[in-house]
Amino acid sequence: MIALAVSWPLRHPRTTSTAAAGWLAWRASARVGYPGWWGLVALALVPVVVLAGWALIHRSSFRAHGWPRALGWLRRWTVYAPAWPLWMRRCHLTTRDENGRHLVPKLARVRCTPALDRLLVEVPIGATPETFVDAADQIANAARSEECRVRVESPGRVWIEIRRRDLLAKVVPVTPLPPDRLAFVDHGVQLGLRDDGLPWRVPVLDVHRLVAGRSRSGKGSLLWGEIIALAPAVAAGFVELVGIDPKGGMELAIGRDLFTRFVYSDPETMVDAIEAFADEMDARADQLRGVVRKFAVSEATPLKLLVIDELATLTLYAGPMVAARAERAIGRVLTKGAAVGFLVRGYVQDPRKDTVPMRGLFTHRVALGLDTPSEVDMVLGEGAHARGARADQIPLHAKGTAYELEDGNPEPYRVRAGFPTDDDIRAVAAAFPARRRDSLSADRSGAPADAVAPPVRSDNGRRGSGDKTLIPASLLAALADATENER
Ligand SMILES: Nc1ncnc2c1ncn2[C@@H]1O[C@H](COP(=O)(O)OP(=O)(O)OP(=O)(O)O)[C@@H](O)[C@H]1O
Repeated sequence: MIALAVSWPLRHPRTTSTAAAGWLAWRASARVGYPGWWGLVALALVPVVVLAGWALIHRSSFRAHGWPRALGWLRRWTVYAPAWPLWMRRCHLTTRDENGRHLVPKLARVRCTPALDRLLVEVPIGATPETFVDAADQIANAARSEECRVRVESPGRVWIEIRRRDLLAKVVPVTPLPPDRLAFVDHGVQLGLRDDGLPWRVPVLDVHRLVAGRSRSGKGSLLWGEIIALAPAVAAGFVELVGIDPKGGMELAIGRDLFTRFVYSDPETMVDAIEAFADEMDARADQLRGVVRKFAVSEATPLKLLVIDELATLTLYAGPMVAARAERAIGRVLTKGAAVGFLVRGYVQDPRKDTVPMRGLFTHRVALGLDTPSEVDMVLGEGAHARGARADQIPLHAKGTAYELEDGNPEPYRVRAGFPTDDDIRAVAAAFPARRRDSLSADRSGAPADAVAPPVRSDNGRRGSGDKTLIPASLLAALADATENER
């Protein structure tokens, strides 16, 4: 008992000091003649005044740090603390000590983002983080929330994320063009929004990306989101795009000027282009071997992206000969390409093994709306659905909504891609055409791409410099900021 009386205040310094300050305020105000509770009211107003002052003086830091903590504190004591023991018992998350008493996991911290309540919980001895992962749906139900996910923070501690508001319910606007055309090298590109309100960024270098989603799930917004973000680098010759569009050019033709090579005719020609891409990769490997240890993007050695819309058309439906050649050539790039700057972006409706035999070689995978939990696991890896990637539950109308796994983080994020309109794509393609256009890139009539490319207006006469007058204002925000800074 004595040990508990000594150790409890030490283990709960904030509660102890708040109680001590309250007692002192009550005593002090009683001594000067006021009823004691005036002191308590004054004490309670201190944090309110401090927070209001902070919000007035520095709004951005208050929103980033003050508000999440203040709201977290309030919700902790009004919502979570009173219900916590009951929730833990009903969700079978308590353990028992040697005397058979229930040990309730400790709720260590509550933080609120605009959309989520994040609860840091200490996993009691005898339980495992997986017990909490498995109970995510039960916790969501207890909190009357649509979704709950559990992330392991460190051994013995988990974050329980309970969705309070769905920030992805509305269409997310397309991300403006990056102010620095080489920003993708270090920071990847922003494709949209994560459900915790943070920007959704994906890596560009070093990853081969597979995006799977049922028909009309919004694969196009992921495809174009990355290409639009890379467009200034494409025009400057730092990135080259090879587009393969087995759907007769329906998806990619609208931005064909951005592609160094664009093929959409028969399957053999498309596989020829993929094999040529793999051969070029081998040539670059020969060129760089012994010269550099790590590939760096430059005009002499641009990053090359092979963008294949509807991969299954080549690997499944084009006949065994074409499928075998496509599989071999794509497999070559997937195994060797990242080291020399040759990367693949594959888009599929059906993620089964016979559709995408080389699925496991893609290093970054995104699951848009899919039909079954097993399809989610096929895309994101075994157990992803159980850990919260409920891509099979994405409603048909929530186009562009997806789950992705970050590198090194086994828990998925729900994200929504920004939505570029056809006009956005046309404008970016006209303003940032590829610096190098392959004369082999032919349309159905056999005319070289250069012959059919529309004339490009340019602000300083140089092709590919980026004519801002052609680009919608929504896409220009970041560029305008950068220009201001440069002045
Ligand atoms: N991020 C988004 N936000 C809102 N609406 C979107 C988004 N992406 C696409 N859409 C809408 O969803 C529809 C289908 O999009 P899209 O063509 O990209 O799907 P898809 O998965 O490529 O389909 P398919 O496999 O049939 O080609 C489009 O009409 C578009 O207007």
